[in-house]
Amino acid sequence: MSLFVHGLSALDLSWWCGERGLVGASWHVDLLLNGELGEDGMLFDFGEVKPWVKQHVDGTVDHTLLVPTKMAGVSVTECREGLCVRFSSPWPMEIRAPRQAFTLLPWQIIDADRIGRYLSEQLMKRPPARVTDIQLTLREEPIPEGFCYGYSHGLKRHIGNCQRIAHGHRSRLYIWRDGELDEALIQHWCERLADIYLADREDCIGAEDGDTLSLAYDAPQGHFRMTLPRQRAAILPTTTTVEQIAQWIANETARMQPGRIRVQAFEGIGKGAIAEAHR
Ligand SMILES: Nc1nc2c(c(=O)[nH]1)N=C([C@H](O)[C@H](O)COP(=O)(O)OP(=O)(O)OP(=O)(O)O)CN2
Repeated sequence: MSLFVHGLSALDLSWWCGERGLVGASWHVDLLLNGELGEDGMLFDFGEVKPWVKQHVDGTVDHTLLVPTKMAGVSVTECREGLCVRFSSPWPMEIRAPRQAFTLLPWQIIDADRIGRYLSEQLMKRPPARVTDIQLTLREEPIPEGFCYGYSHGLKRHIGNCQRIAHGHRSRLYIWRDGELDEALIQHWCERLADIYLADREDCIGAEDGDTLSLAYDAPQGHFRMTLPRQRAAILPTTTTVEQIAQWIANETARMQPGRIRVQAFEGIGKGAIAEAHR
C-alpha cells in the first residue's frame, strides 16, 4: 500500500552552483510512503505525517546554505563564529556563521533529486511503524518564463531561521503600470534580480566603493559575516523583508518610469507583498 502527500511543506534555502554561484531556491515537498495497513485502516495518519516530515526538513536543510563540500574550490574550516565556508568558482564568496546556518553535503554538485533522496534516507533512519519505504521529492513551482526572480538574503531581526545570512527564495514577480501588466518591466527586474544577494545597507561594513562587499550582523543565533563581489549584490536602503523588496522595486521603477506602479513580489511559494509608488 502507498500513501502520498503533495505539497506537504515548502523549502526555502540557498545552494552553491558551479555555474551560477549563490542560488536562492524554493521547492514544494512531496511525499510517498510504502508500507502495511494497521488495524485502523491507515498506513500512517495524515495528521501525524505532516508534522513529522515538516519538523525534519525545517530542522535540517530549510533556511540553510547547502554546501557541496567536494566541489573544487570549496573549503570549510572552524572559526570563531562557527564555520568559515569559502567558495572560489564561479566567483569568490566567504561566509562565517553558526554551524546551523549550513548544510554540508559531501558531494561535487547539488541537485534537487539528490537532496530528496538524502532527506528520504534521513527519515528512513527512524521510520514510523508499518512504513517500509519513504520517497521525498522536491518540486519547483512552475513559473512562466520571465516572471521569476531568485535571491538570497538574511534578516537579522527575525527570531527564526530567516536570520541566517544566506538563505533564499525562487519567486514570482508581477508589475503593473497604470493598471496594465508590464511584461518588459517584469523581465527587466527578473534579469536584474537573477541569483542576486540582497543586502541591507545597515549591514554593509568597510569601503563603500571597492569591488568586494562585506556584510556583518549579530542575531539571536550568533554572529554572521559575509564577503562577495559587489556586482553579485543589490544594496537596499532597508531590511530585505518581502514588503521592503516590493516597495524598493516600486520606488526604483517609479523613479525611471512615469505612471502608477504596483508591484506584487512573492517570497518563495504562495506568499509575498504588494507595494505601490508613483511619480
Ligand atoms: N512579513 C514577513 N514575514 C517574514 C518575512 C518577510 O519578508 N515578511 N520573511 C521571512 C523569512 O525570510 C523566511 O525565509 C520566510 O519564511 P517562511 O517560509 O514563511 O517561514 P517558515 O519556514 O517558518 O514557514 P513554513 O510555513 O514552514 O514555510 C519570515 N517572515
